[in-house]
Parts: sequence; structure tokens; C-alpha cells
Amino acid sequence: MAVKGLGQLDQTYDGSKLKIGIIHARWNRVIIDALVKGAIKRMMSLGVREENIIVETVPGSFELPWGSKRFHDKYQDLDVIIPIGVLIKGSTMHFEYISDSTTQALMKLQETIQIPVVFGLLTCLTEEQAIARAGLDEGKAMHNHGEDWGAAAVEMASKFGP
Ligand SMILES: O=Nc1c(NC[C@H](O)[C@H](O)[C@H](O)CO)[nH]c(=O)[nH]c1=O
Repeated sequence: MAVKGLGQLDQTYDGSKLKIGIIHARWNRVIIDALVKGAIKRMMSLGVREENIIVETVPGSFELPWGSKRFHDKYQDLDVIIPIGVLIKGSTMHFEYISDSTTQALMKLQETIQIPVVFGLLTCLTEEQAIARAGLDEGKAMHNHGEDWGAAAVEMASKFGP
């Protein structure tokens, strides 16, 4: 039995009328791409149409809050936004400053744009942690957190969307 992640949702959702924005950083791209794929796969399994999933990118995680704000300004009819980034701790404090500032900004962004913002930022101490959370650790846990973010997006947009 899968013990990690969000698991089954609390009810059945019809995602067919939802318009969902994914904005992702391009740092650690192999991991990012797996997370984005997982989110899209789970959202489509909940009825979201592929043509209603808009994908945009920014250079790095630090650009996610502003990029998400402008993304919402550009696509006024989004029901929810999933910013996705992968931060991996290096030998400096860069990781801590980006992780905290970006997290706080994404949380506050919901009040500004008045639609749910799903927290799709992986803040990992090692590359192995990031690989595992993108479901890329062959033969091990293989739990892709992107799938949880896709499910959370459908639930939040359905229950608490604009
Ligand atoms: O440094 N590590 C990372 C990183 N740095 C770049 C930063 O987000 C930003 O793009 C630049 O500072 C320019 O503003 N961005 C990530 O998404 N993951 C990392 O692991």
C-alpha cells in the first residue's frame, strides 16, 4: 500500500471544465520535467482536458512568484496555478534564502490573485532526495510528488476556485 503522498482524494472531481496553469523553473530540468509530467498525468486522470493545461517557464525558482503573478495577469481565466521548482542545497546559504522567500511569496500570492496556488517547490538537501520525490528512483519508492500537486490543484480549484 502506498503510504507516501496525498493518496486518494476525498471525493470524485470533474476536472473537465477547469483551466489550470503550470509555471515551472528550468533549473534541475530532468527532475522538473518528471514532476510536470506527473502533475499533468494525474490532472488528466481527473478529467482535465490537455488543451486546458497552460504551461509556462521561468529561469529558476526565485522567479516563480513574479512569474506566477504575471502568468495570472496574462491568462485571466485560470482556476488554479501550480508553480513547480526544484531547489537542491549547495555549499552556501543560497538554498535557504530562495526556499524561504519563494515559499512565503507563493503563499501570499493567493491573496493577490484570488485563486489557489499549489505549493510545487521541492526543497531538497541532496540530489537523491529530489530524484526520489520525482519518482525517478528506479526500483525504490517511486512516488512522484507532481501527481499530488495535480490532484491538489483539481480539488482546490473545484472547491475553492474563483
Ligand atoms: O541555486 N540553485 C537553484 C536556483 N537558483 C537560481 C535562482 O532561482 C534564480 O533563478 C537566480 O538566482 C536568478 O534570479 N534555482 C532553482 O530553481 N533551483 C536551484 O537549486
